[in-house]
Amino acid sequence: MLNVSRLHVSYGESEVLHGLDFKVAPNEIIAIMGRNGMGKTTLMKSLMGIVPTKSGTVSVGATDITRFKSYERVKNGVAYVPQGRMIFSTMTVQENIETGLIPRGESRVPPDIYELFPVLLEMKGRRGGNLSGGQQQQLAIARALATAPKVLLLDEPTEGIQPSIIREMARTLKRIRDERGLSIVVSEQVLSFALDIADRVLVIENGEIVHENLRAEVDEAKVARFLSV
Ligand SMILES: Nc1ncnc2c1ncn2[C@@H]1O[C@H](COP(=O)(O)OP(=O)(O)OP(=O)(O)O)[C@@H](O)[C@H]1O
Repeated sequence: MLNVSRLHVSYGESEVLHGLDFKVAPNEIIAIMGRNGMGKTTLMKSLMGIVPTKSGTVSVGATDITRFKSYERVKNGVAYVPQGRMIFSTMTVQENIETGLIPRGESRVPPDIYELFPVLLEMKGRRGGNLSGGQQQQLAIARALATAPKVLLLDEPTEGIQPSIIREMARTLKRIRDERGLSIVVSEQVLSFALDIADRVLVIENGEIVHENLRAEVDEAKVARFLSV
């Protein structure tokens, strides 16, 4: 579904991603792991068209989206849950989700979104800024799902979230994969969460993929070494 080939990304003269290659199948979750500053957020932003691609290609299904602007990527099935969630704090929960419906020309929040996140239905009239961190994370995922994506990108979704909510998020993401057949890319530093949800684990270091394994074959100690400072 998502196909990234020889992706190079730079900020001005300084190249940060040095030719990444990976594919994500429908119904697959991959975790991109790496320490701070290794390029995870840059990868997410470049897949979303927020940071320009220097060279290489990104495609979704048969469509090459490398030169697409962010809104065109959304229309072609890419959705993004940014680091820090970035929900609209003065808008209500429902209004936040509705922003995800705009690209499709829809106005009604599909009931299956509230079914995935019942707490958001209870709180649909509350301002986003008044939600807890875990609820805001659910809202950011709901808003992304409202665009009816084929590919869902999540940048460090566990950051600032308490352990019990992290386990619930893992269950929900696996349910989303299974029920909707999505390709999900999660950037992460928390190994236990990545091992819980991922079908495949990739490690990024200094803008290159230095390690890759199927979940069943992951050498936990080896991946942990990549993550330790
Ligand atoms: N706007 C920018 N301009 C210049 N350099 C940047 C910019 N944003 C990030 N970088 C650099 O790119 C490299 C990768 O940063 P990036 O934020 O992608 O890493 P990360 O793995 O997501 O880290 P974190 O976990 O802290 O978000 C770092 O060296 C960083 O300093």
